[in-house]
Amino acid sequence: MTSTILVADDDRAIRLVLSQALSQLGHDVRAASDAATLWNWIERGEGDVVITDVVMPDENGLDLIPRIKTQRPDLPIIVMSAQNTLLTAIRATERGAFEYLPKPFDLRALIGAVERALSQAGQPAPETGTAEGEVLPLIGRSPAMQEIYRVLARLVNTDMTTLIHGESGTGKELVARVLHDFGRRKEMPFIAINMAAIPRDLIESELFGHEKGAFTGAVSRGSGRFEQASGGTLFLDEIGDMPLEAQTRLLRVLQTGEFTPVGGRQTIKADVRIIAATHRDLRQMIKQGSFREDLFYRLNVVPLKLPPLRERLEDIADLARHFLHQTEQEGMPAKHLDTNAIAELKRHDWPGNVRELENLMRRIAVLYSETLIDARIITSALADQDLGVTAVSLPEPNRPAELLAPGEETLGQSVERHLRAYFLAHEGRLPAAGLYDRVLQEVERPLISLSLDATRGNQIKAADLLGLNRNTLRKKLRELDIQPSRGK
Ligand SMILES: Nc1ncnc2c1ncn2[C@@H]1O[C@H](COP(=O)(O)OP(=O)(O)OP(=O)(O)O)[C@@H](O)[C@H]1O
Repeated sequence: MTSTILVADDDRAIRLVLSQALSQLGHDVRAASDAATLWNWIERGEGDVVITDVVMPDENGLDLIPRIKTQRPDLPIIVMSAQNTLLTAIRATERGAFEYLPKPFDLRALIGAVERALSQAGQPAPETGTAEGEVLPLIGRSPAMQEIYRVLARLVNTDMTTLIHGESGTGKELVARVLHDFGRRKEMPFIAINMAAIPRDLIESELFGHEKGAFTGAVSRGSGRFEQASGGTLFLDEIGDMPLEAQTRLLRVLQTGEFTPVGGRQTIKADVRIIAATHRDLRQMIKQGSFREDLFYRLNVVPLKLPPLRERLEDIADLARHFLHQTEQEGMPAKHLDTNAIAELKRHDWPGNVRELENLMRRIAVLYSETLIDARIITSALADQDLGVTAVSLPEPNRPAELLAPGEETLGQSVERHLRAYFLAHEGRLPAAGLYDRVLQEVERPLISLSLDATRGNQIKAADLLGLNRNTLRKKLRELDIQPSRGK
């Protein structure tokens, strides 16, 4: 059966390409260069599918959607746009577009969308309605991010369990927040819990709560994150670090929709949307027996893979400007990046991903007085960062650390776990300035004091062990107020 496809785009080339491709498939194509013509056809009851651009000379295509929906609720609308932001994707979807395609689009993707639209025509789109903020929560227009926006726009108004995968600092938590803030649970709490930051034996009570007397120290009943997130979203960060017993319990909640507090008998209904995230290869962990396969499939209903920053270099300039602008809004003087600075940023490998870039821009805003940032400043700020990278930009947790502490964790991992919890406790705000020195002191104190213990208080031997000059060690002892006691 021949279907009629209505196309509206002020770009002649696009009208031509679409007309040719769709006519070849046997469709009848009518193409207009403005919204008014398209509207005329729709009012007259013509067309089986609409493909419309957003920015047209007479009207914004997004504003047309609600009118079309009122007049012809069953007519599927495919929106194409060069304004490739998350908000365009979300707005198109929330107003009832059948599909959103960022420009430039792959013709096959468009044809696929038309075919799906035709096969589903006549079925009303689900009711939607989300926030209309002007803020752009996610920055980046790379094809990889476009794909994320498309999936997010489809996901926001569902309760589907989502698993976000990506290296540290790629924006997993931010994406989880977007899903919450733009979804129908937005008025209810968003609760995040980081499995790597909580002692393993406390995870179950943190998640599900506990009854009084459930374990030593449980002096009263305590609510867990599932209860606190009720009606809202529960973000399970670093799900790969969840112990197997807790995984079994979580799986049961996902299967039954109910949970039982530790030491309790009564079940409680779990009304939460679950979003999980990990930087680990869960499939590999399944093979090794450290992650439950059945839980993986329950969580991985909709997978989202956030690309590392080095694979979307085209986003770096926008992100860097965005972070500089943020510091400006916090009262720092305005700064701009010149083209060489951007080129220099693109040369870096970004092991800490967007977080590393954010920290770099913040450091530049604070430490450099120049208004125009050039390549030299970038190089120097990146070099500073290499000296203190663990304090500000956290390394990938599974990167081999030099110092192996006995037990499961390397020293670097346990410090990182601690720092993560510390940052997490600030709930999106920044801790007080001077963090670098504070963190180093925290590490320095036990290092020096334990080295002195190991050498039975002998400062000469301790200095040798540490590889410090003896005077430097004495100075440190004074600064850190450590009392060396001989012959311990
Ligand atoms: N696309 C983006 N646009 C703007 N800011 C971003 C973007 N992606 C990440 N960020 C910022 O980068 C920082 C790190 O992001 P986030 O904490 O979400 O990463 P993550 O993947 O959860 O990291 P981790 O695995 O280490 O917990 C945050 O300050 C976040 O706001």
